Amino acid sequence: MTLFSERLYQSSRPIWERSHRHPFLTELRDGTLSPDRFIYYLKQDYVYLIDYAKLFALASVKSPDLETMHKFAELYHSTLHVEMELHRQYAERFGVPRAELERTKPAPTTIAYTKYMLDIATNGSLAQVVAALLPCMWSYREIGVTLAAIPGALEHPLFSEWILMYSSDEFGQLTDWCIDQINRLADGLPERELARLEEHFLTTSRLEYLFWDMAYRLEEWPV
Ligand SMILES: Cc1ncc(CO)c(N)n1
Repeated sequence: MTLFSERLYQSSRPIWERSHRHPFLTELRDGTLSPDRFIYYLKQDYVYLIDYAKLFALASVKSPDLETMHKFAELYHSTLHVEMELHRQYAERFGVPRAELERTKPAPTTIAYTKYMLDIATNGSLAQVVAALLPCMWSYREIGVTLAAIPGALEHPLFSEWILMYSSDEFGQLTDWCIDQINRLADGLPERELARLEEHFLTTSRLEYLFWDMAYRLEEWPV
């Protein structure tokens, strides 16, 4: 029997491939991404992560046992203290005050992405929450590991810390744990429910793509 995560991985491939080829990431890889676009991304990602962290808190509450509760609490903590610390340090380097980071007004795509996931986390099962939050971690690990393997990428004066974070063993292990969770939670579910999980995974994979695109376009409300 193939693992459910393998099914998710295969069905989202065309979307993830488009993200890998997006100019935001190819220019980040080549070191030519304009600082404007990176700062825009950092600010939107900061407010994105505030909501994303809440998914782990809600997943912790929905956990069936103490060990799972602990692990989601660890993910909650590391999002707030490790991942968001990276953003705070980058902001400092770019002269963006911490208060300004936190006050960032979410752009339309940020709202669509975070509120979609929070709706699932409020109303759905633990399996649904994990299916929705997984493309975020899993695609970033894939991007981080791919970029870290490119000669010179880790010497880049601006982007090396970003690549290091998402290619790190620590981030990779947390990602693997979440992949393992979706396989456990999907085990024995009827096809109707599996299809629903897959739909959430595909939707947030598309929202990941849109997030890169939003930052590249410096998205603003049109009116
Ligand atoms: C939009 C987005 N997706 C994934 C991650 C990785 O946690 C992130 N920081 N931001």
